[in-house]
Amino acid sequence: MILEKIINKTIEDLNLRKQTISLEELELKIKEGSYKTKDVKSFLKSSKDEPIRIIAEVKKASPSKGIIKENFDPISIAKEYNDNGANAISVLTESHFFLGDLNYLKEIKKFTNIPLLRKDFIVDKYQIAEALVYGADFVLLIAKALNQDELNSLYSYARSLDLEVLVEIHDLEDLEKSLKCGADIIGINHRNLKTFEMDMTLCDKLIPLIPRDKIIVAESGVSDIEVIKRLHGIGADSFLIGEHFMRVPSIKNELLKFKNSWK
Ligand SMILES: O=P(O)(O)OC[C@@H](O)[C@@H](O)c1c[nH]c2ccccc12
Repeated sequence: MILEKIINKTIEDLNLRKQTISLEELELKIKEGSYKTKDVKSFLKSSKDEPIRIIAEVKKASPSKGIIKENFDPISIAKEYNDNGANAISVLTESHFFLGDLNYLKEIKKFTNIPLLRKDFIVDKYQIAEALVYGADFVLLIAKALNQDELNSLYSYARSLDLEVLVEIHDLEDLEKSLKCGADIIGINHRNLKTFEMDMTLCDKLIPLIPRDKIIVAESGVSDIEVIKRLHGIGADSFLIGEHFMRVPSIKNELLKFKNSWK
């Protein structure tokens, strides 16, 4: 199963990185440094002035699509996002299946003024401490990849470092887990990470079950202004979009079009 495969590889890599710098050393670095995170919720919550919020993803490849972008330049893509109204940037840092890199975070941090998401398969506190050190403002926790205790403990660890958390769900069981851990930002992933199947009706089923004070992010397979309008209409605040931006001739035009789609 692909999710398990990715997680096994993630743990293997993690153990190697821990030999270079330990969690204790990372935590010391955090204590002695100044790692200030942005107020992520204010960037992601729909408002009257700015109803549609976009989390734009820097994404070279994926296990379901293979290489999405040849001549991938994460820096210039992130600049284009930052300069043209994206509300946050999702940086894939998983290196084997998505061809991401933790160093992209550090580089992108240097010139952006919107929050950065470390998008990875987080199963260990170590990755959360790393996220902060490399410049993330929030991290992804995937409910499907964690049991309740793991989710709770990773969630509170991230919060203790002032990192915000996007908890990703795909069904009712995940939703219950996310609410139990106290998530304020809930991402509904249209893509099933075990089968890669897409279900663009998932928000219709799950949003009515989510308390109104939560921030809702619609994730994956979003490429169409009509879909954005519809999902915004039923309560989605933010849209996490990767592949579509990687394939269009002008990211700027697409961002403008999507952000103004409510008008
Ligand atoms: O490229 P898309 O279909 O617009 O999807 C972006 C994002 O939702 C997707 O990359 C994603 C959502 N959840 C994940 C978890 C791990 C890796 C990747 C993801």
